[in-house]
Amino acid sequence: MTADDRSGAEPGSALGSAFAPAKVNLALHVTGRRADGYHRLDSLVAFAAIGDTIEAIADPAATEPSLAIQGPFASGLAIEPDNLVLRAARVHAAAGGRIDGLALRLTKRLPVASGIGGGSADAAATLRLLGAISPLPDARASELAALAASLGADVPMCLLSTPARASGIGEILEPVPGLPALPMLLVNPGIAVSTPAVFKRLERANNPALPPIPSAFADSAAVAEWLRATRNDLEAPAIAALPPIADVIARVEAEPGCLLARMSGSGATVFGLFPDAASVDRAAARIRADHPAWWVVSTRTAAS
Ligand SMILES: C[C@](O)(CO)[C@H](O)COP(=O)(O)OP(=O)(O)OC[C@H]1O[C@@H](n2ccc(N)nc2=O)[C@H](O)[C@@H]1O
Ligand SMILES: Nc1ncnc2c1ncn2[C@@H]1O[C@H](COP(=O)(O)OP(=O)(O)OP(=O)(O)O)[C@@H](O)[C@H]1O
Repeated sequence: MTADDRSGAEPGSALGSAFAPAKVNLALHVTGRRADGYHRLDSLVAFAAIGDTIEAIADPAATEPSLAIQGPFASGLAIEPDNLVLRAARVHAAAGGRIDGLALRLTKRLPVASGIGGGSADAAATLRLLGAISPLPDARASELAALAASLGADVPMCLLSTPARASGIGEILEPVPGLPALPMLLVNPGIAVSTPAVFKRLERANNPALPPIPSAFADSAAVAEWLRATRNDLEAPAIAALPPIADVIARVEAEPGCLLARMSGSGATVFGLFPDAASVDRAAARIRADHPAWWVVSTRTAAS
């Protein structure tokens, strides 16, 4: 359906939907600090098969979109104008797109403020969805990446949602062609972490860049081997703020078959790489049994 025939849509009918996959920082080096306080990063990111969903529903009388939130983590978010879904809709409108005649529905499956970019993924998915329903004028479409960056440092990478090396403050993106699908365990102990608070605790901002990324990897073991020469520089400051993160990393690392366990983003979600889906499933079942309050997901990241 295009913008022009939307006014004839049956109220409540589906106009489209977009998936907002979780972002995983496989490696995250902090390489400097800009004068404005933002940090320079060098990060390898991949995107998981688990994520939020944004749906657009016809609401012919609406002059601007309303937002409804459902799903397992809906209670973690208030419906307020600064929700990243609504902020993204306003950005779409500011770039010349239409946002009247529809309501938005977010299914929140990713824990809030958890280092896997849930809010950024939602913003990027909203921009993709609205761009499909009501395309931006050609002259403005090229501004989309800059507009996305205005919503958050992680939004441009989430707009791409394919394996990438991110530099600058996260907005300079280079596709990484050789990354295989990675069987992955995601574990969050149910503690939200504030990204600025973690950056504030960082002791050293000028760390070395990532080593060169190979053009191909045989399998997840090869990826894990390369990752061992890299770090997440935000892990130590996040653990200083929230010591239980270290226990989660140790718990995932102790699972049979775990190739590498590390925190993503500014935490507190920890990912574990495994050789195959069966070993991720077994690890997930054991950790769930021991820690029923933790969020434990068996998933995989998409290949390049
Ligand atoms: C840590 C990462 O998740 C890695 O992918 C991102 O850099 C954070 O991305 P994000 O959550 O979209 O971040 P923003 O909402 O833009 O910024 C939140 C806060 O984090 C800090 N921040 C963020 C990104 C960056 N490159 N340097 C920073 O110092 C700043 O204090 C900023 O005010
Ligand atoms: N749709 C949304 N989903 C999640 N958080 C949102 C949303 N809209 C606004 N926010 C706010 O954004 C903040 C950060 O949320 P987000 O889930 O993107 O963080 P994160 O997972 O730590 O991301 P990152 O990996 O970028 O550090 C939260 O404190 C939340 O209140």
